[in-house]
Amino acid sequence: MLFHVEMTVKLPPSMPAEQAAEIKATEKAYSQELQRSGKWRHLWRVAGSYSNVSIFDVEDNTELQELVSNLPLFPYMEISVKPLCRHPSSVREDDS
Ligand SMILES: O=C(O)CC1=CCC(=O)O1
Repeated sequence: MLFHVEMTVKLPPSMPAEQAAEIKATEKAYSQELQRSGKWRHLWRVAGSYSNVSIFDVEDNTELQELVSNLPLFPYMEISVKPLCRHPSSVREDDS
């Protein structure tokens, strides 16, 4: 199942810079592992913001919840999820 996920990062201004850098580095490693596995298909920065738009390809809602809630930045993000299905006019056979 494909999901459109928008994440907006809201780190508390009081968080020490070293702690923020450590969480971001752990987040990067975790997200890159998921991207390589094919579960996190796309990761785009929303220009001009500290938000991303992502496409996840997972088994079901439960797997999405598990992956997203394990993100190191999860406690510091607002997240919205939209389920996707194939558009009948799409010319991309593999939905890439
Ligand atoms: O910077 C972000 O948008 C949050 C994030 C998701 C994956 C990652 O590496 O950073």
